[in-house]
Amino acid sequence: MESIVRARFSEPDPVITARNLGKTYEFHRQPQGLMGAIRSLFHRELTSVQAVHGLDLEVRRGEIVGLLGPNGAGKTTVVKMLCGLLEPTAGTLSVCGERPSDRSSSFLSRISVIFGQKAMLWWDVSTRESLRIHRSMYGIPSGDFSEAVGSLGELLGITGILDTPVRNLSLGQRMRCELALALLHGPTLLFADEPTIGLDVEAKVVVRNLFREINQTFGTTILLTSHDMNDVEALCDRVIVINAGRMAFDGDLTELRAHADIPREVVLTYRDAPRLPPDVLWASIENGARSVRLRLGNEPFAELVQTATRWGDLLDVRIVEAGLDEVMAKVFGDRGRRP
Ligand SMILES: Nc1ncnc2c1ncn2[C@@H]1O[C@H](COP(=O)(O)OP(=O)(O)OP(=O)(O)O)[C@@H](O)[C@H]1O
Repeated sequence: MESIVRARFSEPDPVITARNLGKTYEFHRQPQGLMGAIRSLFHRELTSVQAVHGLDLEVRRGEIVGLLGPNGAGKTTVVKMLCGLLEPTAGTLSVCGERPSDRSSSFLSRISVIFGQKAMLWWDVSTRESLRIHRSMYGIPSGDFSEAVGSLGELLGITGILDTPVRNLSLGQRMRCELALALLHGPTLLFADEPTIGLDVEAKVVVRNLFREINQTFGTTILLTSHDMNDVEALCDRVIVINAGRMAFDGDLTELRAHADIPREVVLTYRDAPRLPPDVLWASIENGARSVRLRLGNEPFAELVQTATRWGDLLDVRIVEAGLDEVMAKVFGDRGRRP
């Protein structure tokens, strides 16, 4: 893998640059009823959907970026343009220094895509066989291939299952083998689309840790699309939120929380039940009567703690951030839904 890792650091930075990116789909509307079908033989109605509008984005080398948005926001369309599967209808796009839609062999050898919902491994053969087929597709020399299979086998913990037919693997094992296939040719940029979908909680944690390790070990840039906010929270340094085809937010999770403007809460734990003054407007009592949960207002935090010490023997103060699911629900609201 040595040569692959070295090559990665020669990638342009930013790895992805999009300016005013747009995609409009055009298609013929399916007419309703028999008369409609007959009419469509003579006249077909062309309809268009503007899936992505004026999107500017940059992803820097080695980042893990989450691409988020509600259903129909345009995430898949963006990813397909970045991989070169779809040609943009507006704007300019550079990925790994190339125009993705040219699908040059040097471009294809530097990217990879992993889908949680779609297997890339051949179902009836072993992972090792799928890796061999990939090896010939990418023209990987035999020495590099053996070295890569050895290191990926160890990193992903799949050495013992490389010769098992894929159909006999559990979903969690299959995902690890899918990762080996996606990484075999040493991509510098990995697109991961819902990589933990359908996995149990334990397997999700394993897959998340593997993504983190791949990023740290090989410096691979990762663009993650996921509806699982735990994936995003565990992995992403930065999130890009698109809504109805437009950029809605670009920043880190702390900024996203601030953008959602959901009041933070504080949990105060006392040795015994505290004596709350009647003017405490919002408090929920937890843990018997020893913990009090308050919504943080605009008052300085130090002042609140000082006041809280007067209510009883204060043992602990803990700030509670809103969950990312709650944040996203607030950011999207109904505005996120397409008509
Ligand atoms: N091939 C297509 N032809 C016509 N319209 C399409 C096509 N693919 C997507 N669209 C439309 O483009 C818009 C964006 O779809 P896209 O699949 O990119 O969203 P998404 O954010 O990936 O959604 P989801 O989270 O549900 O997968 C939607 O209105 C969708 O109906």
